Amino acid sequence: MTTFGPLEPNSKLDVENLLSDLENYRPRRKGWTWRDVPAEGVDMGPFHFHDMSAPLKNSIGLPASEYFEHIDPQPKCVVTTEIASGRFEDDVRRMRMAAWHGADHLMVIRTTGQSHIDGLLEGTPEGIGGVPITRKQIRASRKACDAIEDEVGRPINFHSYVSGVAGPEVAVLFAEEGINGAHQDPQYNVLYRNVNMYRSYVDAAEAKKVMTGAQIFQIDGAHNANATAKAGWLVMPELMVQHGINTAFSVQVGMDPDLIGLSTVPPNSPPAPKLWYDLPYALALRDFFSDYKFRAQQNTRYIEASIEEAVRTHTIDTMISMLVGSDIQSTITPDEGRNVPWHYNNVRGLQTVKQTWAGLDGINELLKLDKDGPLGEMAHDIKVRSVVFLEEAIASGGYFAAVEAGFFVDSARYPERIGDGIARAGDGGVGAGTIVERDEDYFAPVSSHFGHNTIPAWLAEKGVERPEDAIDGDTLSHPEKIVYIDELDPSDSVDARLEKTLPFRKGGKIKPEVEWAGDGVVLVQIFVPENIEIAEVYATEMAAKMGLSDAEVVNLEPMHPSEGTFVEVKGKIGFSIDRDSLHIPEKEVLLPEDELREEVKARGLRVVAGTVGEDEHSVGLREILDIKHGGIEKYGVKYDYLGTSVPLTKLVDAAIETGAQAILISTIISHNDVHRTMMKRLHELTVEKGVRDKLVLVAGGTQVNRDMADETGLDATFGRGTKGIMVVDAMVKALRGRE
Ligand SMILES: Cc1ncc(COP(=O)(O)O)c(/C=N/CCC[C@H](N)C(=O)O)c1O
Repeated sequence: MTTFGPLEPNSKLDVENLLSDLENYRPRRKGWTWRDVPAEGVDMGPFHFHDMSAPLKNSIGLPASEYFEHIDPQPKCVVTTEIASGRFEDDVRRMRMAAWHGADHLMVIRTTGQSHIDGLLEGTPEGIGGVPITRKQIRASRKACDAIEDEVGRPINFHSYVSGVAGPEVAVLFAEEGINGAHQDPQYNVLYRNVNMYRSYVDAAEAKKVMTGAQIFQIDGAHNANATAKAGWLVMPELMVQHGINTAFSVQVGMDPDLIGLSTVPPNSPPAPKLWYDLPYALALRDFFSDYKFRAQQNTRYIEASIEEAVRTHTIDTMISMLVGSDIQSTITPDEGRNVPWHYNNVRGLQTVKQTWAGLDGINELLKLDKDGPLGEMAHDIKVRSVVFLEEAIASGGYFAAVEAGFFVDSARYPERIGDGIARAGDGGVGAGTIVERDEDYFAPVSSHFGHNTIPAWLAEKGVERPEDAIDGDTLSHPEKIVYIDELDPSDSVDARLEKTLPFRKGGKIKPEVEWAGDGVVLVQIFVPENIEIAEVYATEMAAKMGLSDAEVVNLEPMHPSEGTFVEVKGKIGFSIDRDSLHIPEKEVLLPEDELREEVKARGLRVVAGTVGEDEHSVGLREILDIKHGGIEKYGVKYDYLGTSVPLTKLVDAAIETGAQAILISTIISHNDVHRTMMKRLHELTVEKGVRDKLVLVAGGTQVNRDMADETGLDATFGRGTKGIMVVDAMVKALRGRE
């Protein structure tokens, strides 16, 4: 068996290496893994957390984690991200990024319409809106996940979808290849893919049996009703019924309740009073289905093109998940409302969950839901409506009759009815009339098979006890029996695609990307002081003039009907830059804060500071000095500030009088290079006064950069974005350098 990895954080995932010898790849385990959640909570940095799981070995924390010893608390629930750019070879890199940002459940959406393909796809053709789920794609992805889980230090659940006319075959493929989770809900076939209802349930029984054998965690499809109904928030009673139908059917087939996940979608979104719908629904669901697992979704129904709006809604969704308890928290990328998700938006979705979970950690220790008030009444109301809905469906002749009567996905709030439900004919849909009754003596030499499977007497006499023993085991117990088929179409294959993207992956050619190597897509955000119609046309024109091809406005938000519009326009750049042609400045590694503070104190570090020449700018220097925004005062440095337009001689004299060890000058004006002149003059002046070796000389300004120190004879020079700690670090290092 081939091994891939270990992955090195400073080396990119080598896709060609990943793809080698897939024929002999075997999944390292079968079945679902939950997070390791210490009962006593988790201590990280200066804090104690209540709702967290064990930390990762490698990860990237939230941007603000730098202020908190870089802690990266991990929610106690499994966290999902959905990835499927159409090219699995690019998705595996995004999976690695997602895992570093806290995902341990990677759902790969299938290519559009794969539900209608009545067999298994082979090879790795490029997908649309998702990837073609094939054996080769699964092996490459699972093999990548093996190495990625070792790199971050936590198991990863790899997930796909069992639906459509090839459902059972797909389930067997998943069981053979170690898929860890899958959507499986026959109602999805019936309502959204118009697969014949009887065929769908027969197939679902088989698929669920196979999934159970491989301990694949199941997610149902109730969320689709919310996404499909005209008023998603009105179909809550139906959502409960749909959960009930799939759950009861799964139990009938023999699924383990711990592997039955209800896909709880938050039905509403702002500007609606979201909590008055989502919270009672979430509570009602947990009351009715307490024996099962909950996979909390985030709202995907009311996401528009605004990334920020989606993030705010998903923050509320995550808070609700915490209030009522969720075993899995799925993330919906905030850009799902405007484009096929991009790399960094998967990460943004994950950050929303991590930030909310950390920010609201232990919320149930501090807040209690008042179930005696309207919340309890509304939850009860949803439960009553859902029971009546189910009773009426039964009274109408049962599930299939109810589907034919258009019971499902009717946008009204049951029992009101609009009549826009999705009706399906029992003898219609894809696969109608394709069910063949099994004979009494039906026998198939396979395991995990639903329904009667009679071992023939002549085999039983030979000691065959399990059907698969008749052939010395099937592919589920003997993976060496799996027939691995590589690419069928050399032109539409991963090798053909990798050839094209090689320059941008291994050739040192840099291009930005959002989903595929070298796709060159960039996003420009602008404010156009015109109304929305003019702004949209202007933005496309502007992008073209910037040299962006395929420019497309992806978001328009009016700031005022006539004063102006916020516009986001995406487009492609046509050039790449050689990595070797870039001059990468040495990264200044700052001394640890505590060490700086101790040394400043030990030296009694004192400075004089001022804006020099005819320059009245004071803000920048004050930011560097004052404690408020992390100025040098925060690290114990004492300073005498001489104000603005200070003569250099006055600064030098003041430093001598006060016994300061350093002079800090700010020089913003740069006409005729006056800033360079002032810096050089400061150095010369201290030399003339014979105090150069006693004083550290530092300059800063908007037109100043780090390289100017050598040129002007100063010890350190700083430009935009400088922080106080950087100046303290430079002074301490300069003083050390003189000992
Ligand atoms: C119950 C079920 N079966 C099959 C499929 C996939 O079916 P096809 O291969 O596209 O025909 C789906 C898809 N759901 C939408 C995306 C997942 C969503 N964003 C989620 O997080 O749950 C499904 O819900």
